[in-house]
Amino acid sequence: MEERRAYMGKHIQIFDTTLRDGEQTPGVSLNLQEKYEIAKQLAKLNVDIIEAGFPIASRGDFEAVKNIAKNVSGPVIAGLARANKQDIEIAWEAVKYAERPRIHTFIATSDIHMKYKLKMTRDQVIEAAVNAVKLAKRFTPDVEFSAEDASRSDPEFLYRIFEEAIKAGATVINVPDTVGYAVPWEFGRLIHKIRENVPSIYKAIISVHCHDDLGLAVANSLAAVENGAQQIEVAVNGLGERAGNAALEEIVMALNTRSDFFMNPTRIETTQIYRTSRLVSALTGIQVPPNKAIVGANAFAHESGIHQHGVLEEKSTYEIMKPETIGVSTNKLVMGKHSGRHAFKEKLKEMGYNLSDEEINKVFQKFKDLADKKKEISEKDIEALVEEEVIITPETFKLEYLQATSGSGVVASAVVKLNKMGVTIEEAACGDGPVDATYRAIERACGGDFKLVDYTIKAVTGGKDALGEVIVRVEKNNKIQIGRGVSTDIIEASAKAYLSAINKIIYDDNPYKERIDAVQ
Ligand SMILES: CC(=O)SCCNC(=O)CCNC(=O)[C@H](O)C(C)(C)COP(=O)(O)OP(=O)(O)OC[C@H]1O[C@@H](n2cnc3c(N)ncnc32)[C@H](O)[C@@H]1OP(=O)(O)O
Ligand SMILES: CC(C)C(=O)C(=O)O
Ligand SMILES: [Mg+2]
Repeated sequence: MEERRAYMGKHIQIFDTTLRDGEQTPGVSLNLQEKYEIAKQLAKLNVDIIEAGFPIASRGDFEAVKNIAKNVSGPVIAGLARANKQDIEIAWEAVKYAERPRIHTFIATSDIHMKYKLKMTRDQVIEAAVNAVKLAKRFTPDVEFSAEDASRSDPEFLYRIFEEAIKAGATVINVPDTVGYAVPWEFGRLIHKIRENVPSIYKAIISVHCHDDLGLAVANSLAAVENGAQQIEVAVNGLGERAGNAALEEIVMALNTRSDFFMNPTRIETTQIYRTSRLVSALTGIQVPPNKAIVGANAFAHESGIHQHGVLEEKSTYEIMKPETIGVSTNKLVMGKHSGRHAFKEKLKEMGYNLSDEEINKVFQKFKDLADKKKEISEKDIEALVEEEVIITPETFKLEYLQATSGSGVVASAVVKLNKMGVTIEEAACGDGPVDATYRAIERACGGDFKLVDYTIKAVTGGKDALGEVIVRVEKNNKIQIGRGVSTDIIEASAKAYLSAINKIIYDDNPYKERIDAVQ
């Protein structure tokens, strides 16, 4: 208790790694524009640090980090680097434009990693870490050092390398449970021991980075907070390598809901949590399971009679958090065909969107089109429309016309007309069902060798006239892009999703892309 009191009042820093470790989720690949959209939303969420990427990993990663550093203000912008000169110099070239740049350098400290992967002795690893921190420090005062696989490292060696890293200038010491092996009591004790055994630790912030291989990432992070960790590394929706990282929304809401127990608050704007989760899910194509804590569709649903009765009498019988706290509105004001621009604008504002007039006009037009097909428009529908509008994909091919025919005992067929820079291309095809026929016709019209890797469809709301949301993964030359489409017609939603993935592939292959970005 005494110890906990010592940390009272200091806020817990939320280090978001959705754009770096989160992007290491198998099957996820975000382009420059998508990373920028997520980074802007993370700034609205008020995270303390955005780890924008690993600049040495690819030209695309470098450009994305640089773009975020230049254009996103508020949070510290960090770039990851191995403990070597080239990684650190390139990370700096990318993050140096930020108001507050951070270089995050790492090297593994467990015997397994040092022997088999790095093929380095303990002394060599210490030397590399110290040189890396010193070099990074020449560029920026804000340097984070991570001991990869810390939870499986010899604690005595960890104390030694952390002490040396701090003496070399590290301001944040990160303790990763890289393979999600730790259990909470053990991990908490490790943080406690680091505080006791690293003499210079008072000069640095202790951070933790937990993976979810045993489903313990959040529990381990909270155990670390209990023992003095002041920064938690997280990813939205728990994305990340293998089973993922500690989920941002779970950590934040645990600290927020149990503020009677955890005495340190975060600075997160919790009403932006739900929107951030939706955006990340739409752009990564990784759906949030309905039973996911905080942001899952069922997180605030009460199914059984006894629970419903309790909630009707008094919400706190079964609700420990209010949906409004994470930005899920319970306001039932529905919009429809006769709603005007003012009411729509007001609704968007109330839902927490901050759109330009041009964006509002575009979404309003889509809203009116939808209102012609659907009687009542819910907030979920509006969210889907906003996401479709705000997530811009450069459109080489635009869908002009689609007709698909199917039925029992008939061969499905489709006709599509695509507009490519003012020229209409028309193609038809037969297929195994209307979606297959449509996709074959689109492939013919686009003239590419595209492979559909994954297709999912879900209804945005209930009812027969619900918006259908289709998410696809499309591959060409070993590169995968995600596409998303929404429409009350699921064949049209499927076509839009396929085309958006194809457009991204074409954009990605375009050697003049940087010029196009500059013009846009
Ligand atoms: C725990 C984590 O999440 S770490 C981050 C993981 N993220 C990524 O790997 C991002 C994607 N990776 C990549 O694009 C590539 O792996 C790159 C560009 C980073 C490196 O590519 P390559 O130079 O071809 O090396 P490759 O990936 O095959 O091997 C890694 C090399 O880095 C070394 N290395 C690994 N970690 C470190 C470190 N922290 N510090 C210094 N060297 C390291 C390895 O020993 C190996 O060295 P070697 O080439 O001399 O044998
Ligand atoms: C780079 C480090 C912090 C990492 O992602 C890990 O160890 O899991
Ligand atoms: Mg990690």
